Amino acid sequence: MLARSTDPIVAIATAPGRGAVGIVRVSGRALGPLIDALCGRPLKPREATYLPFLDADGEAIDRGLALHFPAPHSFTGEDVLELQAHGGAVVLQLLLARCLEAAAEVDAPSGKPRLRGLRVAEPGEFSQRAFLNGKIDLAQAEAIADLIDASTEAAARSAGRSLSGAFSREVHGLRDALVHLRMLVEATLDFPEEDIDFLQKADAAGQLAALQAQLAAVGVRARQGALLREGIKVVIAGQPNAGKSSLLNALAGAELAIVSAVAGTTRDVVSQTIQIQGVPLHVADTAGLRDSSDEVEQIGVARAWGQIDSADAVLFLHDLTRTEAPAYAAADAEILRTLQSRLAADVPVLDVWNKQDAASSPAPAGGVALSAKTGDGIEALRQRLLEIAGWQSVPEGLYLARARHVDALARVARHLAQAGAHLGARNPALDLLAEELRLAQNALNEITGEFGSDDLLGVIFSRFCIGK
Ligand SMILES: Nc1nc2c(c(=O)[nH]1)N(C=O)[C@@H](CNc1ccc(C(=O)N[C@@H](CCC(=O)O)C(=O)O)cc1)CN2
Ligand SMILES: Nc1nc2c(ncn2[C@@H]2O[C@H](COP(=O)(O)OP(=O)(O)OP(=O)(O)O)[C@@H](O)[C@H]2O)c(=O)[nH]1
Repeated sequence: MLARSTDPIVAIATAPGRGAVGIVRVSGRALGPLIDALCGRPLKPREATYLPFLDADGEAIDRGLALHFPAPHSFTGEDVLELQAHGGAVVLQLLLARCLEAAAEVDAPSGKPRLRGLRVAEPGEFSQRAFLNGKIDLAQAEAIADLIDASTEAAARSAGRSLSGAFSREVHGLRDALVHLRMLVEATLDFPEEDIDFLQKADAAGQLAALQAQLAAVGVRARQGALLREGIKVVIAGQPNAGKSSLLNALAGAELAIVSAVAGTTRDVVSQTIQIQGVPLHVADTAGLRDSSDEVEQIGVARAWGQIDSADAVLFLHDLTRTEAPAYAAADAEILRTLQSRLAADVPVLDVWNKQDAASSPAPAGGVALSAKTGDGIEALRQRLLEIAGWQSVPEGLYLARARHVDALARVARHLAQAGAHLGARNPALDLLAEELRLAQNALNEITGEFGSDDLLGVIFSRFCIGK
């Protein structure tokens, strides 16, 4: 874990490799002396200045734009200095080294030690500072990473929405409603002379129901957002020669896996991430499942089962031209038994009947019939995969969420359900009700990274006249 610290930090902010422009970024307190040493003069706040970046001998390493964002009006909330130079790996390394050297000069006993120990930043440290200094909350900090990592347009757009605070605002809205409800309950607890009817009159149950509905709506969007970010893992399994590699290629629209009429061609796992309406599906083609005396094939089969064990969904592929052969059907039944015994109950297994083009008999009901060769039925399979992934398009636009958020929201829902049970009891145990609401708020606060339970008291005191 990244420890909290306030040392000045420096890093190359741009991607490694060649680029038109590259940026070295420094964050810390009181960067003035460092700026003097590097740029030879003070910089106007938030204004790009074209100047030479000086080495120790006063010679220019490069010419570029220098920018000073004085604290607190910067990305991190500290003083930030940016050197925007030419984007070569060596130039940027030289500038980085020069920053460290200049900081050491500023710190040297001969001069006044005004900038303590500039060091190279840990990954995520600039964003961590932005969070610690209250510039962004935890969900927004995560959105920065997600935006950078986004592999689809939909993921990038929804991460952008989270970064701008759309998700955090929803969470805050939930929190405000929850705080209001807690306030009612705690007041009833603190002032026993207040009738229990007080809760009823204030429609605590109605408020709770409204909160639960609001939470459910946020939950749906967060789950969709998490799906966009994380996708699901789909494993294609089946007997040799069923057409698993052909199916992967058809889904991916590229010749990734080797297709041949020789049964037992695929040995190693071939994985590819495909997108269906922006949802990433990590599809793995595996070795055909059968008993084999070939050592390499045995390893392949073991790997196939390994993949299946970690699947979110399994496509169980059958060769429709052979399903009527008793031995073939028996082997499929055997595979199905093993699948059922190994997979968790919530991992769907979809029957896919391949080689429809060459088959004389129709596919059994359920599942999807297709031809990996002609592409017939592939679109229907893609739609089924989206359903299996649980994708629902949400009209208002998504925010990118993470499994962590989805999990926290689910815990909030559980505590609210418990609270509802207490509230609905004939003689509500108010202390237990209050506790469930408190736990619900803690779970909610985990999302944005705030834990101030004192702010609840603040709200209570500000809204109730205690002296009365
Ligand atoms: N050159 C450059 N581009 C960049 C960044 C950067 O650090 N440097 N960013 C880094 O990730 C992102 C932009 N993030 C930023 C966030 C806040 C402030 C900032 O100056 N905030 C002040 C003033 C706000 C205002 O005027 O509205 C503040 O919060 O007080 C700057 C960049 C993307 N582009
Ligand atoms: N007619 C027809 N042939 C197909 C279809 N899909 C695959 N094949 C053929 O079936 C044979 C096996 O295909 P693969 O995709 O290599 O099968 P696999 O399941 O990956 O095979 P293993 O690697 O042995 O497990 C090849 O000759 C393919 O051309 C299809 O939809 N129709």
